[in-house]
Amino acid sequence: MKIILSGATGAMGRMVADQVQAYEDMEIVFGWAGKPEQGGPFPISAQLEEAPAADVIIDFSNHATLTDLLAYARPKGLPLVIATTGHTEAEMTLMEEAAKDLAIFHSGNFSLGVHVLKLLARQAAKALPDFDIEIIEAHHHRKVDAPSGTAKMLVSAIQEERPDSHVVGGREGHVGARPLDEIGVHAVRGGSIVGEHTVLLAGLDEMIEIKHTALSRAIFAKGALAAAQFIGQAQPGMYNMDDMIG
Ligand SMILES: NC(=O)C1=CN([C@@H]2O[C@H](COP(=O)(O)OP(=O)(O)OC[C@H]3O[C@@H](n4cnc5c(N)ncnc54)[C@H](OP(=O)(O)O)[C@@H]3O)[C@@H](O)[C@H]2O)C=CC1
Ligand SMILES: O=C(O)C1=N[C@H](C(=O)O)C[C@H](O)C1
Repeated sequence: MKIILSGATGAMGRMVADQVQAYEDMEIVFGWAGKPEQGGPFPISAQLEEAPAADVIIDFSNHATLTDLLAYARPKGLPLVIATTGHTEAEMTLMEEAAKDLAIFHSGNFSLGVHVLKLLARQAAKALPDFDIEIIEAHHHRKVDAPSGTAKMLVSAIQEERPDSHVVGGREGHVGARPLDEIGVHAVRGGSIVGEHTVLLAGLDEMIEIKHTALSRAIFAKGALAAAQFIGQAQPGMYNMDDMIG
């Protein structure tokens, strides 16, 4: 499987390039980045059109690359694994539109542990309908989007059980008593934190915290490579971790 790696010079791009070496049947044939670097095991360019024929694109870059990625992949029917977070609503609509004739695997988090955190959060929201729910995410100081893609995924899972709830972030001043239909979402940024997500359920006289801590970016890279194998032969459509793991 030949891979085009979008975001090749970033923290995640480097980790994917490292992890792919463990797979005999996968190789990166081209890297795309705004400011390319020379001397690595595959060519990196700022011109996506220079990429050779490939089987899949893996994207860990910036939401602003989406239009170019779709313009390149769609005419070729080239499956896309989109791990980048922070897409606008308009970009999400573009992605869903492109998925009518392109296989797109999109997830805000490619780790197995976060997938289970999501299932647990939904189950807890159902089992504890009177508990207030808050999500706290923490990431490194380079992260440019907030809240994290994972936090948004957790909100969506909880809203499956609480369809009338809405997100509240950054409380300040006289905000009044907290209604049950809020989901508080809080973004912490600092140092080299790889990624932490806590779902806090607070009831009267008791609370539960369900927490996932990423100890290495390798978990995201391995998950994205597994997703690339999963959608390599898939029919057009939008796929996520539920489709791959169940
Ligand atoms: N779904 C998941 O499991 C995970 C998702 N992520 C997401 O992946 C993304 C990347 O994270 P990370 O590697 O830490 O970020 P970095 O800032 O370290 O790297 C970003 C990469 O994207 C490239 N890039 C940015 N803008 C453009 C552009 N306009 N055109 C071409 N290339 C561009 C950068 O190259 P240059 O600077 O030269 O332009 C760089 O190679 C983020 O959205 C993050 O949230 C991260 C971890 C896990
Ligand atoms: O930017 C990151 O680093 C991460 N981004 C993803 C997100 O926004 O949820 C996943 C992971 O937490 C690391």
